[in-house]
Amino acid sequence: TGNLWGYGKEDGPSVWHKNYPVAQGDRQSPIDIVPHQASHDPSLGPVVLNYDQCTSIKIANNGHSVVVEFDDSDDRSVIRGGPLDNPYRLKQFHFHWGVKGCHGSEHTVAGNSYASELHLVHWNAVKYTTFGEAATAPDGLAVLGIFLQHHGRFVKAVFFFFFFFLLQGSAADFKGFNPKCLLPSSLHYWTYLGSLTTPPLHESVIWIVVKDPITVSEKQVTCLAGSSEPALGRLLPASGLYLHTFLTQGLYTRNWEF
Ligand SMILES: COc1ccc(C[C@@]2(O)NC(=S)NC2=O)c(OC)c1
Ligand SMILES: [Zn+2]
Repeated sequence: TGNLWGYGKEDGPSVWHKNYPVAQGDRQSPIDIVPHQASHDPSLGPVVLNYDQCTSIKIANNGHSVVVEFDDSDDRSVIRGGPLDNPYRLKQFHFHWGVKGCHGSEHTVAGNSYASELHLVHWNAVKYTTFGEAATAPDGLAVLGIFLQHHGRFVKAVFFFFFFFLLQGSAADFKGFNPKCLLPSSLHYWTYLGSLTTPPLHESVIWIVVKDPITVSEKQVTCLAGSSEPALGRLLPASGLYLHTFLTQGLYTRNWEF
């Protein structure tokens, strides 16, 4: 397929509309969220996540991001409430990060960006029979966006190390990872009707962007990096495991400080 699109000068967001005209649509994401211009909707209840029977399967690098895939053959892992009329099934999560500096998030808040942004992708299995069908329907997908705070240089290096050495198109086992540990304690959110943030840019996403970012402490990373040091040579096949450990240890202990 060649490089239909990318983030360079010749194939980046400013020219995506040439191959994907919907890029000039009226519900395109990401957006800049301006908190004091957001209107409060009292009819919106809390967002509820049931990830306990989490069903992660594998981690893969699809050339644009690192994706953790889930088994979405039933309603074991769903999101409900908030702006959603019924439960949406967890399909995958992936991260967005910038290649330079700590401004990799896609959404911005009052013009400010975060180091990276996690997208937990869910689909409306009540109304649609496949993810692909839901991905083209106006109420087909619900994506929970979580901001990740500025990483230190070291943290970022480890993130890159874990994420990027997964050679493109490769995949590693990544079972039993519960993404609930990737969430801040409060799920106060903004919500709006938007789109996929990369081609095909379908306008099929009910966005739920969580206000509070999560942070990663250098301490957590140091301990992990130290533990994986001797295993560096073996890291390739065990990548999923180490990333799993990294994400789980740091997150479960909740010693998020920065
Ligand atoms: C055909 O279905 C697709 C295609 C691409 C993505 C990925 C992405 O474009 N969408 C968001 S959200 N972030 C992204 O990078 C997708 O994710 C739900 C679904
Ligand atoms: Zn995304």
